[in-house]
Amino acid sequence: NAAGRHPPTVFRGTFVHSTQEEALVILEDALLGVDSTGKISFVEKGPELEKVSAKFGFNPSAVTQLSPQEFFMPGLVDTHIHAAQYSFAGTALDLPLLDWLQTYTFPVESRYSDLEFARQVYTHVVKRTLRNGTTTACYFATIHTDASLLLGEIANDFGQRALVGKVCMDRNGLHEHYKEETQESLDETSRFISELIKRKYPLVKPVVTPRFSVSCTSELMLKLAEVARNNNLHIQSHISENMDEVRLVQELFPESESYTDVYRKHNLLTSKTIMAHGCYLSDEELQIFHQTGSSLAHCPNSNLSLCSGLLDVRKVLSHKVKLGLGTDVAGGYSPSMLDAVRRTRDTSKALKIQDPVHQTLTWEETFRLATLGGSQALSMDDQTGNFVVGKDFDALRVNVAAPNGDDRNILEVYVAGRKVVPL
Ligand SMILES: Nc1nc2[nH]cnc2c(=O)[nH]1
Ligand SMILES: [Zn+2]
Repeated sequence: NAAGRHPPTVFRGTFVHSTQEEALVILEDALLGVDSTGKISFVEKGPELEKVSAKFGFNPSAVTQLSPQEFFMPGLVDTHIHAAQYSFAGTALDLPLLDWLQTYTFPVESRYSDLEFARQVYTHVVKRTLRNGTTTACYFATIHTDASLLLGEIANDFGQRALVGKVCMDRNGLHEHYKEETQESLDETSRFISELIKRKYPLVKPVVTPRFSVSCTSELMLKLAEVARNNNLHIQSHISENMDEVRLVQELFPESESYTDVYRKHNLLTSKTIMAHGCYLSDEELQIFHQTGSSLAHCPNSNLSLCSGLLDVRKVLSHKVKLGLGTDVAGGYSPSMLDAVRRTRDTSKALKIQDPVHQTLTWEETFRLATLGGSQALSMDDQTGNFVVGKDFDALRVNVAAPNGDDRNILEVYVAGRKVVPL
């Protein structure tokens, strides 16, 4: 009995997911078992129920049968979201990136020294994204260590898989009061990492988070890369989102050949690095992403809302660079990954309007980017992303008969086998 002492939880019905070979695989009348640790213990054929139940030691009458209008799909992976900016999501989208940061974002983020405010917003963003089907989220918090730890605690309490980053910035010409001293940023990052690891949350891990080259000195970036390497941690930041930002980085780092070269010279491009946006990366820069195994978070709502640019996902994929989708709340106004899926296709179609030979992304490919692609971009595809035996059961139970065509079609959400929606 491969499942151990406890019988597995078993679902029967339609399962839809992606593999490396096929963007969309539909398994009709399948049996999927989840063991007591939340891992998928088998994926078998429905008509073989008798044989499968004997092999895995469960009662055939205990199987949960989906209705014909229902299916399971893998949980959605939001590879880039600013939890702290949820408080103003849907507002303040009338300025380009650098002005937007200065006018709206930095003043709001400054408020997260207030743990009560942090608790309120972070509770709301975790509940909302789970409700919308985000089973894995890669979060930016703020520069405040204790509030960032609180975000980790809340994600753990509600059962979301998460990477949580305490933001690092030791220069800020746009808002003098919202920044740290270099040593302080390093010390607080170490405190954040050791404290979060000490809490042993099974699904919540720290990610080293230099905000972007504009707000970090060379010394800080070099030392954060060392911290990430010494602790084998993920790294996240922003790159090449907006043309003014690209020009500013070129001015700040005149010795570097490109924005990508800045991060490479500071050892921040690793196989566990995820960079948001990348709208203006050259072929040479994408080649560096491929060589280093670093990935991109495509945030189409944000790119459109802040008039930043249109990322050519087809070009990124042709360079064999890992890519996932992100909401980038609150540069993106929607916390829902279903919106990120739609904006990804809209952007691809806008590129086709500009250039009729452009090959638009199919909806099957976009579905894969939102699930398996995201898990690969976060180097978590050994744990999540599709329905493969041995991975955690991160899944959405969808009902197509619900009269909405949006998040309200999601009946249930599971993370590592635990039902987290409805609570
Ligand atoms: N969209 C976006 N881009 C950034 N670049 C640096 N910080 C940010 C941020 O908070 N949002
Ligand atoms: Zn961002």
